[in-house]
Amino acid sequence: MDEHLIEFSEALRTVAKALRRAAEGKASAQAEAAEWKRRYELERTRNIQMEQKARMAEQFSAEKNGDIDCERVKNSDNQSMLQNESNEHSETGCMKHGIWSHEVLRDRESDSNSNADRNKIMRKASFKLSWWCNGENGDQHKHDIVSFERGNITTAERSSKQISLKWESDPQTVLILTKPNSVSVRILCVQMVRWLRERKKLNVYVEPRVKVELLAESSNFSYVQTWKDDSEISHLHMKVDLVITLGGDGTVLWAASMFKGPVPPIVPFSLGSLGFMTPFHSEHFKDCLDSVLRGPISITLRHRLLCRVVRDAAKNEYETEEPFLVLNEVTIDRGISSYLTNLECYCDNSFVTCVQGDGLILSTTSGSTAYSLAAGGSMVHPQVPGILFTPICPHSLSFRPLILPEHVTVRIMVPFNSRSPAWASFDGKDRKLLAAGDALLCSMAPWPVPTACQVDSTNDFLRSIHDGLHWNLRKTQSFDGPRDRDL
Ligand SMILES: NC(=O)c1ccc[n+]([C@@H]2O[C@H](COP(=O)([O-])OP(=O)(O)OC[C@H]3O[C@@H](n4cnc5c(N)ncnc54)[C@H](O)[C@@H]3O)[C@@H](O)[C@H]2O)c1
Ligand SMILES: Nc1ncnc2c1ncn2[C@@H]1O[C@H](COP(=O)(O)OP(=O)(O)OP(=O)(O)O)[C@@H](O)[C@H]1O
Repeated sequence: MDEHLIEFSEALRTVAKALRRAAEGKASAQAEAAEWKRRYELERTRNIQMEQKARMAEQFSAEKNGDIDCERVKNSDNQSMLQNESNEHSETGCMKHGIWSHEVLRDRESDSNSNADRNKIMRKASFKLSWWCNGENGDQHKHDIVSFERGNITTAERSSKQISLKWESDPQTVLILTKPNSVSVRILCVQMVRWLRERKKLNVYVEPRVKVELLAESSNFSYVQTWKDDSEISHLHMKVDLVITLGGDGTVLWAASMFKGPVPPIVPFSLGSLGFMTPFHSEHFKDCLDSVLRGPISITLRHRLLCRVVRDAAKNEYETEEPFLVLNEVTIDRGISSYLTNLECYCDNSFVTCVQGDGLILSTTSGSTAYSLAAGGSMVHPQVPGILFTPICPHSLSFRPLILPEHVTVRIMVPFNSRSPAWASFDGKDRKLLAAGDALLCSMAPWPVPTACQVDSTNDFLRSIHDGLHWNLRKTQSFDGPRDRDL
């Protein structure tokens, strides 16, 4: 009997070995196929880029030969011709996606300048700035931020300044979102709903759970509106003028996650422990809401990341599951696996690195004070547009976190030779398994989350890192002791 058992278990072991070998063979074949697919895509993108460049060069030379002599101007006839033509050109708003330096070589003060000076200016070579964009007007703002002055490039602004919101008509409808299972939140919610309805004559929406709580408090709350199923949530942004959150940062994340497209302005009241995104104090809620409803108010436009999972079986990168919008970060980690994660990272079509460690965080600048901070990433002002690339416990001595520009698409792929799958989670929720060959694409979303400021974006950000993290708190050095002049 024992002999048979031994024989049987050996046979099983042989079968298991054969199966493992077959799986390894398949994985390496898949890895090779993926590598060829990647090379093919790179080649294709390169070709498209070259075609685009050639088209732009053609367009440039056609316009140059047809209308405009943008070369150095040698005599006054040419000078006036250039002047007229550049005028025309500037008025039509330059070219589609660029600015020519000769537009500004047209010298407004040339009449008053001496010939020598003029020749000096005209000796500068002409050049063109251009950029790629998808939409016709997509990069319109770049005309405003990049300018020329006599062929010199100047930037007026590099990111959005403090944004102010002024109501053009009075807000009518408010949505209140509350942290569950908190007595203080429930008490405040009752007071706030009453005040908004009785004093401000506003329509009030709450979540179904909260409506039940309010009705348990008093049947007078029957005017409070809610929704029956999730499909109605997708229409909320068309009905709601203002969202109020009562809780901590998690409640702001929750509020943002309810809006898969545009988000109404959010007024976050602090009823949590930290509150990086919740600058309003609940004790003064009437004064705060009075001033918000009156406007104007300063807001922070918090950028979000659009994350899409592309399965290995997908035919192309547009065949994705429902995308996620994150306000803090998307994390790709090893989940319950005890192996190192192995993640191949690309930025647009450039290979960035291979993460070998516990995982990787792709964070917004609002999320820079959350998980990314704990993993060693920098704290970044929330109005700075960018994607933070922060490894989690990388097994390497030289893996520093990166901050990538806002226009890139980051692609994280689980290679076929990875020992284990990876897990993606979105603002700490909704875990998704990424098997070998699956990828996560992440880019800046077009719908930011506007949150009302207590003072302004910068003041609120600095206050939150001082109060929330005691950032750089140190006893001030005493006055007595050695000084430079004593040396
Ligand atoms: N090691 C870590 O620091 C760690 C681990 C897991 C998740 N998190 C963070 O928790 C977030 C989810 O928050 P939650 O409230 O739903 O979960 P939670 O209740 O577990 O709270 C996590 C903590 O993160 C803080 N936090 C959230 N967003 C922040 C931000 N933008 N800036 C500074 N602090 C912030 C919250 O105030 C809270 O104290 C995730 O998006 C992630 O950033 C952090
Ligand atoms: N309306 C809601 N419905 C369901 N879950 C919610 C809601 N609001 C918040 N949450 C969840 O409750 C958890 C705690 O919320 P929140 O962070 O606001 O409170 P907190 O933990 O007390 O505050 P802090 O994070 O400042 O310590 C979060 O994970 C959040 O996703």
